[in-house]
Amino acid sequence: MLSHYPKIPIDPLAFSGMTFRVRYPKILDEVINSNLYNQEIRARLHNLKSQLDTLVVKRIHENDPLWEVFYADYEEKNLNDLPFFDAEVYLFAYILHLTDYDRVGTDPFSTIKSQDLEKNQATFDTILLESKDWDTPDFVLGSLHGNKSDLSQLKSAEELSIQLLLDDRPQLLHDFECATHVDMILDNAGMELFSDLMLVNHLVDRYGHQIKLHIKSAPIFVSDVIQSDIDNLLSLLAAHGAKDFADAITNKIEQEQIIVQANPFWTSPQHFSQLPVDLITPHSLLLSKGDANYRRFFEDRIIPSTQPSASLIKYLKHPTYCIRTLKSDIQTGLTEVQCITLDSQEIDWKVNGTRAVIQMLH
Ligand SMILES: O=P(O)(O)OC[C@@]1(O)O[C@H](CO)[C@@H](O)[C@@H]1O
Repeated sequence: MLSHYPKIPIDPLAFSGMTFRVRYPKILDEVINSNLYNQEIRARLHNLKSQLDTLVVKRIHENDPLWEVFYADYEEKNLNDLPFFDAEVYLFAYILHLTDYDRVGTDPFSTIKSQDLEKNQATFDTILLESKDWDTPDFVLGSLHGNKSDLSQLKSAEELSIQLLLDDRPQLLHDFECATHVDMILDNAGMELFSDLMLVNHLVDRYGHQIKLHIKSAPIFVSDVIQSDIDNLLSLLAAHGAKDFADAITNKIEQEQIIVQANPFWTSPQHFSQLPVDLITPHSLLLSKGDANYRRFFEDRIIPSTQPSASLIKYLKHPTYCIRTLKSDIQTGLTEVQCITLDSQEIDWKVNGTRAVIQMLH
């Protein structure tokens, strides 16, 4: 039972504490310096940055069922005293509130995202060329590698090499053969979105799958995909030597072989155990990208890495695979020997982005 495990807190000595002490002030600086906002909004963001460790939760969502339990539990509490995941989701919602996102519609992270797109332009072409010889396992691996590029992390993705701790691709390939529908919970824009679109383009061509891509309805975790990220990527690809690929995706979207769906669930503090019944296509194979989605399967709780996932995700209705680089303090399904070895190799193996899994949860 998931509820037997406590939720990961913001611990000053752990990754969570470092995130609020180091990563979020840096991210706020980037937003402030991105010239998107007038002086008044920049001053609000400065204020937020200087008060991150004393911020008190105020109600910024009215009559929103996705947030009711959150406010019932945490209204008027210090953000630092919330579980890590809840605090992060609120912080991003609060940034949107301060920048008046609902009225103005400016993505606070759009400058960071567009700089990243430009930087990757040449790499997109190279990967498309290389992928001419790829088969399904390569596209899955490509999608995993895309998750290394996370604009909210401090390290440069190119420097990282990756060690696969769990590789359930044989079962995944079997499930691809049987599936008619695939739902993919997307994670980051830029390189990761590109690699995910390559995968789903292949799935439609090779298996005739109908794909549903789940995106965020508003910006969160800096680089998570919103609709404009898909539009911007496809425009860039079409304008710079990858028109065929961009057209292939656009055609599949027009013919509803690929459906893009945004839902506010994904920017709420809710977890997969609270997934609305009609959100995922019935009988679909579920692919989940990235770290934050992985945390959501396990309600971001403190779980031993040797704990098998099966007993914890009994609520899942779909065969589910996580394609994920480890970037936070949670991993399930490893052997004891693996954990001992990893602990002896690097103290921060769970968060330093150098390990990954392609893990079947169901
Ligand atoms: O989901 P992603 O993009 O792979 O990673 C999101 C992330 O960068 O943000 C969270 C911590 O702030 C962690 O879940 C993870 O480190």
